[in-house]
Amino acid sequence: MASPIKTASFHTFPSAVSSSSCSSSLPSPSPSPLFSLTMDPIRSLSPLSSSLPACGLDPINSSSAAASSGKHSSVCFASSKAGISSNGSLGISGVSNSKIVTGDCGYVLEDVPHFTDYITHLPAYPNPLQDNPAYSVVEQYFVDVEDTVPQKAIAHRNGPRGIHFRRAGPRQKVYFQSDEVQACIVTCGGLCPGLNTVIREIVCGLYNMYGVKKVVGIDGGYKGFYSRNTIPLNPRSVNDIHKRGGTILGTSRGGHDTKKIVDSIQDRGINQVYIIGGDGTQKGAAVIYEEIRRRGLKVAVAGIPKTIDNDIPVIDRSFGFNTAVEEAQRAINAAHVEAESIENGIGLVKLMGRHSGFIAMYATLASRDVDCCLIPESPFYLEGAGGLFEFIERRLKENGHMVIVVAEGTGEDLFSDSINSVNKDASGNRLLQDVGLWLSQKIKDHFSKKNKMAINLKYIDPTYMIRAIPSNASDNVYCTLLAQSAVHGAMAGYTGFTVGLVNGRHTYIPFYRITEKQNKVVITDRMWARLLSSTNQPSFLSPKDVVEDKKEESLQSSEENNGGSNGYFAPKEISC
Ligand SMILES: Nc1ncnc2c1ncn2[C@@H]1O[C@H](COP(=O)(O)OP(=O)(O)O)[C@@H](O)[C@H]1O
Ligand SMILES: O=P(O)(O)OC[C@H]1O[C@](O)(COP(=O)(O)O)[C@@H](O)[C@@H]1O
Ligand SMILES: [Mg+2]
Repeated sequence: MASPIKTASFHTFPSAVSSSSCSSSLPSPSPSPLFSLTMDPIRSLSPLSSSLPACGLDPINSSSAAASSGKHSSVCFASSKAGISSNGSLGISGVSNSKIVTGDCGYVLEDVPHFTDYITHLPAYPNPLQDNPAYSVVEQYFVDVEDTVPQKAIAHRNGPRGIHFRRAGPRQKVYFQSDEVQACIVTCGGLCPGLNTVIREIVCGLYNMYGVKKVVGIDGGYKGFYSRNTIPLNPRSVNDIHKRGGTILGTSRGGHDTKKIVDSIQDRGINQVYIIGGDGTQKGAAVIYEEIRRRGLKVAVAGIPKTIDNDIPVIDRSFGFNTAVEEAQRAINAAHVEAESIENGIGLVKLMGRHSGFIAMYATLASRDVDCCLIPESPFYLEGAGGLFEFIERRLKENGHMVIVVAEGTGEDLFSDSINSVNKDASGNRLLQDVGLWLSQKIKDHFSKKNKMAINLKYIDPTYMIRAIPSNASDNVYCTLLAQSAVHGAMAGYTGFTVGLVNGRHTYIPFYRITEKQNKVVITDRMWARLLSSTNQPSFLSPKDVVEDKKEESLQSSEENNGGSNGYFAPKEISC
């Protein structure tokens, strides 16, 4: 058994981090009649529900955390899966819940699950970091359990405090002893710069911060759990992998068989699962967590969101995105050089972005050489007044050349044959036609058929070259912090969470929050307006398109204010 817990000094961070109460002075802890625990009907029917802790901000000290605030606060468990199963020896309830904690002034915490939600009498240990020389000089060793991060950085004077997420970082208590941990790491979905850095830092974080020696990689994505041998990982074997693109573990699409995966986790004695992947992978991680919880296992499931498309919501940006935008500059530069060297030269560059045009938008803004950026979120048309052909003709007459950037999922409504296409990849993602080739041909046909002007079009498709490179310096740092956050969270007994940067702070986000929708460019937002004013391209929008986009945007923002589609709390009257 480890040594007694040292006392850590806590500081409050007034910036982007808040605690659950409006008041910063904490009255002396006493059972507060103002604190209430709300349970959903399914859960309250459970014969085991009485064994569940009243879950406030601190899963370890739940009731005292809420009581000590001295303010009205309530916790709502909202069941996301009906049905109860139990394992008598551990005293487990197998129902997964979203944990919504409400506080004063419209404060909402969308909390992440913790082992203590479904396993009773679980021992906790002092965090070994307290004896780590690297941390001994840190004034605040551990994250205050009441620290949470607001989803929205902008606040109105009388508005609700809104949705918050739990702040990531090391906790005073951990729920694993170092020699008990058997961790595994898996990478799934498409490649993305930074995958190897995340793998490296999970391994090194576990070894160096927590003294964990048993870490393995799963070979080739989800299916590797049940069809391949594991790959042993240690700081020496991962030492320089961050300098390479791709993933040393391999990846795949499809092959997610929840039962087989969890059987394999159980058979191998794995108790920490680190899952690196995009929206599909995180959905897979959510069901793995559900099954683990249903079986009552003390196995932490932590997601690290990966997407070069930046299509995961809530988080500020995904790792690898920054690198992708930077690398895209090389292709745009080449397109520009080619285009300006020849009469009526057009450089057309296709960038990734299945449903979200973030890479195209940011690469365009960064470059300043782009005359027109086309993304899936912004409908456009080719022919007639205000159309793309008219704009190309005008720009060529003005400048003698132009550069067009198109995101891969753009203009799908214009491809007549792909609308009926049902071709899908192994994960069920619809396979897209090559918009770059299609658009090149359309432009060439238009200018040759009508004998308008001779154009010289060069099409560049750098998509796989962009995502196969190692991450840049900024993404490397970001990957390191994401990996360390995941390790701290799992060691602290949190599970069913994804790590992510929210308003510049590292947080733990419940799976449902990042899988419920995709992050998309909002074309009625200022960022898209900035792009339009930078390129001086037409918006290609009809008034009807603008109305529809605004409707969607206001629906999104009202969902967010009400706790998302899984939210159970709509703060209407704000009184502090
Ligand atoms: N809804 C889902 N439920 C369970 N697993 C899923 C789901 N969607 C995708 N997956 C699994 O996640 C993995 C990666 O998904 P994919 O969509 O290819 O990439 P990404 O995670 O990058 O979006 C695949 O192994 C796939 O089977
Ligand atoms: O050819 P692949 O490997 O299926 O990947 C293509 C897809 O991968 C992406 O880069 C990223 O997609 P995921 O995040 O789903 O992995 C998409 O932009 C692109 O459509
Ligand atoms: Mg995806």
